Amino acid sequence: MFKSAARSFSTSPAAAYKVAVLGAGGGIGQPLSLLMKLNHKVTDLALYDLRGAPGVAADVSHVPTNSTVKGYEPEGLEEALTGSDVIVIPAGVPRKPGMTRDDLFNTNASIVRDLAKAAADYAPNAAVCIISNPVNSTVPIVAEVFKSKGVYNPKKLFGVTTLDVLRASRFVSEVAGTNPVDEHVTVVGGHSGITIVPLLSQTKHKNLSEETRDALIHRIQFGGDEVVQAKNGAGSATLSMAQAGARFAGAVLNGLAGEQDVVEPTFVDSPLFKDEGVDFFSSKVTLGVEGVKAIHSLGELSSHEEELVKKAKETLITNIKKGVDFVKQNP
Ligand SMILES: NC(=O)C1=CN([C@@H]2O[C@H](COP(=O)(O)OP(=O)(O)OC[C@H]3O[C@@H](n4cnc5c(N)ncnc54)[C@H](O)[C@@H]3O)[C@@H](O)[C@H]2O)C=CC1
Ligand SMILES: O=C([O-])CC(=O)C(=O)O
Repeated sequence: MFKSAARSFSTSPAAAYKVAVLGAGGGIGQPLSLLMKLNHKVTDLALYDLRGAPGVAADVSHVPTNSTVKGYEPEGLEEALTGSDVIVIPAGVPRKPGMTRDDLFNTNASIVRDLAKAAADYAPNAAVCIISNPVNSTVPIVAEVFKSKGVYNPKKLFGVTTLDVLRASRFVSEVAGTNPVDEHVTVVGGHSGITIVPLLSQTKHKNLSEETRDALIHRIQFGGDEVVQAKNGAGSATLSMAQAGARFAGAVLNGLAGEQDVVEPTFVDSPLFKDEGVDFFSSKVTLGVEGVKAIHSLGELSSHEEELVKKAKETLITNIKKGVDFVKQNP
């Protein structure tokens, strides 16, 4: 009620937002739902999962911020999505030790495809933030589904790569003995292994020894494996990912609300390397009232980073094609 009233009297961006979390009962979904409850821009929080979301919603709803919270099981997906401004999707299986993110494709591709179909039907204008792995392939899956339903808006589809950005500031600070809060590292490419390219030459740490630099880049690229190994079969990063997801969804909301200079790296339908066959790429993006407002170029790279980006592009082409082909073959 409040939301529609607020919108009908104003042409400026809405002050009230509905956010839906799909996969809200999971390891990421639960803390992410809590963090979205703490975001004051969110007035309506819809928590959906195959199981468990009503319990999470009841729990989170006691946090005293000014939003309604409702949990939904499968029969409630339409209601959960309808009217959503932002949809965050952490639904799907996580890795176990010895697996790559690509090993999750067979299970997660159909989960993401089906949720994308529902989003295209019930909330075609929402900004969709994909956490489910492999992000390099699941984002193209969502794009293909939206295209097939005639509602694709490349400005409103995002692969969440923010955890790589969080890790980069943390790991750099550990090497440099600085406060991670002061470390801002742009991470470009994609979200798996060598497709993750931190641009250390654009930080104040451009003079690291080659050995230190390479070890740091490797740790940022394979930081997810550290957590998978430590959890020893019980999943992958959930708490740091929830923080990353909440930061990214919060940035999308800030953009929708018309705030200026909201910039986050994210994996989007990007013009940067389309002429080389790379249709999606992560780089800094300015977020605005329409979603993507501007996609930044990579800026000046060291010759080593040029090489890393070249390798990332080769893998990305394969990962993206896999997602596109999946939807074509399994519509
Ligand atoms: N983008 C990134 O940086 C990161 C991505 N991830 C990915 O996020 C995904 C989720 O990870 P976790 O939360 O740890 O897994 P989890 O297994 O703890 O939770 C996943 C949840 O998704 C739900 N789910 C499965 N199919 C569903 C469907 N069709 N509709 C709605 N809900 C559904 C499950 O019931 C479960 O509650 C994994 O694919 C993981 O690889 C994890 C960490 C970082
Ligand atoms: O490593 C994984 O499988 C989960 C993930 O994407 C990450 O932690 O970056």
